[in-house]
Amino acid sequence: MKVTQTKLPGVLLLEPRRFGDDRGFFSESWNRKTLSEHGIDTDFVQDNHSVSAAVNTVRGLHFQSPPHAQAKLVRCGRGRLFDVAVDIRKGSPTFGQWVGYELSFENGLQLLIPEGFLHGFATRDPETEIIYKCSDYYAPECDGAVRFDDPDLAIDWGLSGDAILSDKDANAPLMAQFDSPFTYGERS
Ligand SMILES: Cc1cn([C@H]2C[C@H](O)[C@@H](COP(=O)(O)OP(=O)(O)O[C@H]3O[C@H](C)C(=O)[C@H](O)[C@H]3O)O2)c(=O)[nH]c1=O
Repeated sequence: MKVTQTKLPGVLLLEPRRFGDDRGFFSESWNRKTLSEHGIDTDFVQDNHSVSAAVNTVRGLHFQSPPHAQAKLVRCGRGRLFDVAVDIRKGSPTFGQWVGYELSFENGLQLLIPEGFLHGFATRDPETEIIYKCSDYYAPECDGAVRFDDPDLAIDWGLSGDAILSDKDANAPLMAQFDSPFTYGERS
């Protein structure tokens, strides 16, 4: 397992080992002990899985507020996507900053996103599948969103056309209208 720090402390890029042979490959997509050896002891309780049929589908930017904030471990099961994390912890030195990485079936990369961050992705292939572990259960009453194209965030999604959005995402607030429930240095 290769673990790379990103410019947002706490957001990590992981590359599990792949064992290739004539049949294809084998990889441990998640191993608690392996992650713990890298200092990652997030307790995941729910796996999510979605497929987006069209290219340029954007899901996000989402979060769950405390007491059901979620850390996520994201991977791409099929196709390609651009995965984004945004720091929304008030008082954080990197508040409002984002990182994005292309995760694909081919590259096998994973993104670890702590609590206190927005998460979203844009698909780059048809029928792209995302699979991600969450550190708390779905709590719709704590569900929140920020516009993916917020001008203050200025995320470069690498879209090749208009974004395909859910109604929720199309009507999400901008950062300027949003009071984050997260504070840097506080357990959420
Ligand atoms: C997130 C979630 C949703 N649902 C139900 C609720 C809706 O009836 C349906 C679709 O939900 P939604 O449109 O919120 O799905 P996405 O737009 O893919 O949202 C996700 O996209 C971004 C990328 C995320 O990181 C979050 O996990 C999540 O917000 O699934 C559940 O039953 N359990 C869940 O954990």
